[in-house]
Amino acid sequence: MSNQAPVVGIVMGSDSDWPVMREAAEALREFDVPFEADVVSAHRMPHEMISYGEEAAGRGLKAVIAGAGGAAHLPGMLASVTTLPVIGVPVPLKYLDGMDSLLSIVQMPAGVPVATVAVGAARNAGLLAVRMLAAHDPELSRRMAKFQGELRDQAHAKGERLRREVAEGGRPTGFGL
Ligand SMILES: Nc1c(C(=O)O)ncn1[C@@H]1O[C@H](COP(=O)(O)O)[C@@H](O)[C@H]1O
Repeated sequence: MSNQAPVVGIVMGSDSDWPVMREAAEALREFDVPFEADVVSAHRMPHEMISYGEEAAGRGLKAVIAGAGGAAHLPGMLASVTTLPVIGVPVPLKYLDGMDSLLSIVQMPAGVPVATVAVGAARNAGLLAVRMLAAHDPELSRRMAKFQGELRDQAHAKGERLRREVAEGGRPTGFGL
């Protein structure tokens, strides 16, 4: 990644979320999008969390990716103090498989949206942030289109393999069948 100023903020309630949240960082790296990553907790450091949200746009960030587990209030609270789009990542913990976090993040009151991705889907959060930036960046948009083309090619290749294995009378492998 370059030394450019970050345009996406990745924050999480605890460093224990990083094994999940690093996937968002990886996606941003793939598209050379400068980002920052930090621990910001609504529950444990509420004043710092408010400052982070209030200052984010002024510091040049264009989107915030916020991940948290359990009673995941961080994404919603950030969304309430910034005009930036906030993408919430429900982080699964030992109990409840992330359902607690998912519902805490997705069930926002009217007027305060958080774009919630699937449980543990930090990579999609990163890709969504890239799309937001690409809306105003033709070069990034071109690279996103190329990435989507690769996904399509991979899906075609999977279909070809499945059809071939079925035609040969074998039991298709690698498809969870
Ligand atoms: N959900 C929140 C918030 C918050 O929403 O402000 N702050 C921390 N946490 C979550 O607590 C979990 C356990 O944290 P520890 O591993 O530090 O005990 C983490 O998944 C974190 O995101």
